[in-house]
Amino acid sequence: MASFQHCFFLHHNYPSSTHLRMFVSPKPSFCCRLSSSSSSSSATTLTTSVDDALERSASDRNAIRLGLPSKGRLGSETLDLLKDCQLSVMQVNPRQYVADIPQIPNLEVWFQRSNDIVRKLLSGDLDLGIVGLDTLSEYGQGKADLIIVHDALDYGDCRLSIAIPRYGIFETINSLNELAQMPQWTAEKPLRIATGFSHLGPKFMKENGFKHVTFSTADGALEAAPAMGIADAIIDLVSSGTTLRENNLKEIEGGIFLESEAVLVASKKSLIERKGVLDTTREILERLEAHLRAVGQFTVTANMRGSSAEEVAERVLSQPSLSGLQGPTVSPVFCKKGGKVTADYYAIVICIPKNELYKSVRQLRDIGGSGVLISPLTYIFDEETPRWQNLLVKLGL
Ligand SMILES: Nc1ncnc2c1ncn2[C@@H]1O[C@H](COP(=O)(O)OP(=O)(O)OP(=O)(O)O)[C@@H](O)[C@H]1O
Ligand SMILES: O=P(O)(O)OC[C@H]1O[C@H](OP(=O)(O)OP(=O)(O)O)[C@H](O)[C@@H]1O
Ligand SMILES: [Mg+2]
Repeated sequence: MASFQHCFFLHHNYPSSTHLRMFVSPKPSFCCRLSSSSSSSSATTLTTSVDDALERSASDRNAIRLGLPSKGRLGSETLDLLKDCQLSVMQVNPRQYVADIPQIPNLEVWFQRSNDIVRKLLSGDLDLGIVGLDTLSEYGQGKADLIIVHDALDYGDCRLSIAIPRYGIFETINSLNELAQMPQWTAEKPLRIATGFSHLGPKFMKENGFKHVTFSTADGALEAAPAMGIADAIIDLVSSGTTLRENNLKEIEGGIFLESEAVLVASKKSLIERKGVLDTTREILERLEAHLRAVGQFTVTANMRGSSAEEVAERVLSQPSLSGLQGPTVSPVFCKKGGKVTADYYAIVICIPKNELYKSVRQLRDIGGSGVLISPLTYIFDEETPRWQNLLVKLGL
């Protein structure tokens, strides 16, 4: 493998100052404002929680700490997901960085920038966190103490990719190989890449045999760097591809090196050593898994005339879209006729994927279904949660 030369950084923004702000106590006027608000009961809890945390920062803490992204697209989607899992985060004011999840009593939520969540998991100041896989890989750098508990939270989808201009010397370049082979890159005039991924970027280029390459970094709007003449290429996150297109840049074959979405991550040390962390992790994981399984599924209930439960079940199962997760539940609907209790009708309950809903309702009607009721599902709990078993294996338990 060719050696990796000319790798340096023009600027590094570590450490961030956000952690300094974290322990600033609320202004006295803040408490007055809270007590006059309509949500004074939860406000009291939260104010107490800041005080508790400040007290505890001097001594050893007992509470379990979950780090959540404090802003940006992951911030709001994380809160939405937790709410959908019946784990609403009670945050009185967006500038207050500590919050509670009342469903889980001994849990503190701390809002932090994503990169600081990873750093604080490593330093033992957080036990659990939700971040993008890209941030985890960049700042966690494969450290064994960071364990991914849930790897697919189904939001924050993007990819880490190299992009080059569509114009000039790059017009005919369409793959990483072609880029590496361009005669332009020499020790005196290396390929200049702008990236916020100061660890993953150089690693990827080295693994792909680029000899003459330098890196610079910026905190955002990297797509401007080639047109400004600051860089030849960029390594950045891409989702819809709009920002690249609008800046006259293109992705190339072999240039995607990480597919990312939001993940739940834990400190292995905390899971093993800190009391209650494993149980809390299990609860959060089970709720997340059960909720994400339920997303896009509906419960459908309908009445159907029939001679027996078996006969009704047979009719339902004859339709390809009506077999549900584990076949239909069929129960007799009793009524009194001439002083005798009989069951002419049966209630059927099935789970149907959202995208098959209309087709399924038509099939139900075709076999005599009536009074069709449809409700969204909150959770589908399986007997086994595979991710929990995986976690126990990773912990050697
Ligand atoms: N365009 C995108 N579409 C979907 N997810 C994205 C996109 N860009 C980033 N992400 C994901 O969201 C995470 C947070 O990105 P976001 O841009 O919201 O915050 P940030 O980069 O930490 O802050 P900022 O860009 O404001 O400095 C990223 O680590 C990544 O996992
Ligand atoms: O493929 P797209 O859907 O266009 O999204 C990609 C853009 O989104 C992110 O930037 P962000 O919006 O976070 O702005 P930033 O550059 O200031 O971080 C990322 O850094 C890209 O620039
Ligand atoms: Mg961003």
